[in-house]
Order: sequence, then structure tokens, then C-alpha cells
Amino acid sequence: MNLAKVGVHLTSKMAKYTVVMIRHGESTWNKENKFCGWFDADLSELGENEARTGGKMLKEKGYTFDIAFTSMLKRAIKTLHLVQDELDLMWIPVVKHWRLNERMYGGLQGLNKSETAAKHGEEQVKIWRRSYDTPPPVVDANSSHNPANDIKYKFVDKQLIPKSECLKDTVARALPFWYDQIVPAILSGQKVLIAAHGNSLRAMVKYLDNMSEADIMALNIPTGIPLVYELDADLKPVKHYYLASDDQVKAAMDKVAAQGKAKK
Ligand SMILES: O=C(OP(=O)(O)O)[C@H](O)COP(=O)(O)O
Repeated sequence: MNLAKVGVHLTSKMAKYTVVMIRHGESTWNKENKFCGWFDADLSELGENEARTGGKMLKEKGYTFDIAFTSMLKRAIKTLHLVQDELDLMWIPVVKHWRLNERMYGGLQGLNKSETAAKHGEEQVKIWRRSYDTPPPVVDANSSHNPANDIKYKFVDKQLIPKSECLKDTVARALPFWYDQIVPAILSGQKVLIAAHGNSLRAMVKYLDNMSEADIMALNIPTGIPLVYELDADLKPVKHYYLASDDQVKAAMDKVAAQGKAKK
């Protein structure tokens, strides 16, 4: 037996770093079951409570953080603040970046998912919501939902602002941020918290777990439940888990999946 080889294998399987991700609490548009994307919906009252509960779960388990990353959308930013407040970590640096924004839902933004399923069929809505490489229709250039018209992104290269995105596109624009900003923070020993969105987190999870396009289609990330990734020295996941019971997580995931059903 080559012990050195075994040793390398065992070492590389040991958790060295921990990164915590959290999808924001329920937004007002989650509540109304609308495609949200880059629209800047606020948290609902339930969403604020979910964010505080997520923060309490982290505190109870002894988690702490040195730096946080979030999107430029207030549902994620407010969730992060509520989590920080629960942890008494309002002072840590926070980096906000458009590359962590939700998947850009194009012309579907603002439409009700059930009504869209009734009009176009549940199968089509599932393709728009979960297929890896089929983007939704593009946003109208003059629409108030077009981020190219939004002051928030005035310093972003217009060529980079999406008109609609499939998950593959979201992976492609989120990963440079992972490599450029999050990886150096992790490697420098900082404990990292990421507050983002259902699909921008699916993009990162797909990359980290090297998930197939078929497997990522079936993954739904629930709101407000911290998702812990333990990574080895090469930043490969050793394991990941939610800070909630399996039953709670499954019920929350099923609820997200069911948003695309037409009302009977
Ligand atoms: O804006 C959205 O995600 P978010 O609530 O995580 O920011 C989407 O509307 C999520 O919808 P989906 O679960 O149908 O992809």
C-alpha cells in the first residue's frame, strides 16, 4: 500500500474551511409567486422572520464570520443585516456585487408563476425555471425591469448586463466573483458568509459539487435556512448540510418546486 498516497487522500478529504450560504428570506414577490430576478423586491414580514431565525440558528451552533458577500438586491442585503444583527456582527466587512444577483429572469420578471403555467403549460415553466441552458425570453429594452436602465448598475459594463439568463449564464457570471473575491478570503483564513438567491446559489452549488445538468435541475434552495459547506484544502466540498431537520428542509424545497404549478 502506498501510505503517502493514502495520506494525501485522507488529508485532502479533511475539512479545512467552512463557508455558509443563505438564500434570503421570503420576498414580497416570492409571497405573490412572481418571477423576480433582478427586480428589487423587499423582504416580506415572514422573510424578515426567516432571516432572523437563520441568524439565531447560526448563533446557537456557534458560527461566526469575518466577512460577508451579498448581491445588490435588498432582499439579500436585508437578510444579511438581520443575520449579522442576530450574531452581533454588524461590524464585519460586507461586499455587495451584481455577480451574486439572482438569475436574470428576462421577460418573465413580474409575471405570476402559476398564471404563467396556466398560460404556457407547467412543462414550459419548468424549462424556464430549471433547465440548465434554455434562457427565458429577453426583457424589453425599455422596460422598468431592464437592469440596463437601473442606476444601481451604472458602473457595470453595459455588455455584461444580462437581458435574460439560463442557469448556465448565471454560473458563468458568478464564478469569476467566486475566484476573484471569495476564494482569496477563504484561503486567507477568513470565515465567509454568502447571502444570495435561489438561483445564484444553485449556480455556486452546481460548481462546488460538480453536479450534472440533470441533477441541478431537481435542486431547489429554500429561503432563510443556512447551508453549510465544509471544504478541504483544495476547496473541494467534504460535506454540506442545512441547519434544519431533513423534514423541514424537504418541506421547504417542495414548496419552492410547487411554485411553478398551475392553480387547479
Ligand atoms: O427571484 C427569484 O429568486 P430569489 O427569490 O431567490 O431572489 C426567482 O423568482 C426564483 O424563482 P425560481 O425558484 O422560480 O427560479
